[in-house]
Amino acid sequence: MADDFDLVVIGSGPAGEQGAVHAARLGKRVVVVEKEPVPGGTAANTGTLPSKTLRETALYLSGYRARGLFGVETVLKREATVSDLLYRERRVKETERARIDVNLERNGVERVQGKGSLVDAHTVLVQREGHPDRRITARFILIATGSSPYRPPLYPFDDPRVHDSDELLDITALPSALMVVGAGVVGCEYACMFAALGIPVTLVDPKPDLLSFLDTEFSGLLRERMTALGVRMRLGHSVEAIQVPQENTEPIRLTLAGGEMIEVDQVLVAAGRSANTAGLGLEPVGVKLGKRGQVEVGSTYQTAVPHIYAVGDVIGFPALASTAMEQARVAVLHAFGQVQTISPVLPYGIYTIPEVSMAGETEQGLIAKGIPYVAGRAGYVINPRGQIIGEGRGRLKLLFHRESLKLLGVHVLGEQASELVHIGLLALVAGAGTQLFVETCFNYPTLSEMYKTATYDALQQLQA
Ligand SMILES: Cc1cc2nc3c(=O)[nH]c(=O)nc-3n(C[C@H](O)[C@H](O)[C@H](O)COP(=O)(O)OP(=O)(O)OC[C@H]3O[C@@H](n4cnc5c(N)ncnc54)[C@H](O)[C@@H]3O)c2cc1C
Ligand SMILES: NC(=O)c1ccc[n+]([C@@H]2O[C@H](COP(=O)([O-])OP(=O)(O)OC[C@H]3O[C@@H](n4cnc5c(N)ncnc54)[C@H](O)[C@@H]3O)[C@@H](O)[C@H]2O)c1
Repeated sequence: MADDFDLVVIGSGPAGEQGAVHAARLGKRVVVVEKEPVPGGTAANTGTLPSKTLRETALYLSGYRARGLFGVETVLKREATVSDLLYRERRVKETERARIDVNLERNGVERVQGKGSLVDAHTVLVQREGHPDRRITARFILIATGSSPYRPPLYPFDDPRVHDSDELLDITALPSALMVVGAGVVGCEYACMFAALGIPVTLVDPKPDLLSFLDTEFSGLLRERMTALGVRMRLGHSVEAIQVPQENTEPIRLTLAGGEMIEVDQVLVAAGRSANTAGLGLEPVGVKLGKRGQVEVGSTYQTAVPHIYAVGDVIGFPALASTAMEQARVAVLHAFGQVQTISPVLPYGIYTIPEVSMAGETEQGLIAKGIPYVAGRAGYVINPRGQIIGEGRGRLKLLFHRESLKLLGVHVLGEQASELVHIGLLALVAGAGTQLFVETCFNYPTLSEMYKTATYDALQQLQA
């Protein structure tokens, strides 16, 4: 005998939670199947929130924000320990799990613990050790099973000193020297955190450019700032060999192509992620999978089987918690008859030290498309709030269409970049331009005022 629902959601990360709650708010009968005993997925438990909390802890323990500000030198308050580093991470994680529990319960979403898989196009089998199997049927199925760290075969992950980004949260001692393999977003964020704590960090990636999706000017600025923080960049280099001695007092030796040998005592491998689709039974029911097991979907997140939707990391790019939640909203509303599309402009917030954030076009993108533009810049150094907080090297850049003066792109590097970008994001979504920034009265002194400064800079260049 099977239970019958309007929607069964597999996975309780940001995509699953939002999908379930949006359907429940439409009065639908919804169940979430989650294999772990706690909800929240990568965002709450191993990725987004833990890493952002560790960043905040690293900034606090290292006195980073106060360095040089008050005429006294603030360095690491004391030798930071792993428990110092992880204390708040644990608190934030617990609070977030409790918030998700309440959200699902308040909206009447049923929850079942166990590993879900499809036995036919309308039936999910839930299996949990020591419990009888359960079959759940539903009109619609939402696949929100997320992703897991990709583990390149070169690295011996069974050694306790070689970590992926999940295992990093269980370290028992801080590294005295760390090698970060992979200079994607995860690698860059963790490299900055450990460097801020005064730990020597080497960052290696076969790609020569740092975060090449960023505006080239901002990618360059970030590279400079990370280098100044103490991250040794080995971009355009691959690791050819790794030697991990049995005795953990002996250093781990990594040999780069070209012969350079680097000794460290811990290694973090952040080489991308693979979709969690193995064993889900998707292909037998007609759902199509692409590279690294990602589910193929259309613009409304329907798979090749129209009543089965997939959202979040399981469908691949851009693989962010922010976009996962939006995709889930669009998919569920579409399933229950409401036409919705995802915003055409999606922001990026990268929590390196300093933060970098962007929305819309990059300069190199506009040049490639042949779109005429003018760039306006504002430095934190000439902004009163920037001076007060001591962020001397941050920058905001606005890209406007040269004729219509509409905003085309916004780029920020510095304190609060991932918050500041939203002013530009809203302007982009609204189709606004220079006039909006000129005619808006901003609080004073604020970093947001840089929008006015950058706009005047762009207008002055046009006059010139
Ligand atoms: C270190 C790190 C930092 C990050 N920082 C950011 C950031 O700052 N901002 C941002 O927007 N994004 C960030 N991300 C990305 C973000 O965490 C993911 O994009 C987001 O968690 C994806 O949500 P999801 O719901 O698709 O998947 P997940 O959060 O991975 O959740 C999937 C859930 O499905 C469950 N599941 C899997 N298979 C089954 C099954 N067969 N049956 C039942 N349950 C199953 C899993 O247990 C899990 O709970 C970060 C990621 C990492 C790794
Ligand atoms: N602030 C944020 O929005 C945020 C933060 C962290 C993670 N995330 C998301 O999490 C996902 C995973 O991040 P990620 O950084 O692991 O993946 P990624 O795909 O962004 O970067 C992986 C990097 O590893 C390199 N690489 C691959 N194989 C390698 C190897 N064998 N040796 C050395 N380098 C290798 C690649 O060249 C690439 O630069 C991304 O989709 C990202 O968007 C987002």
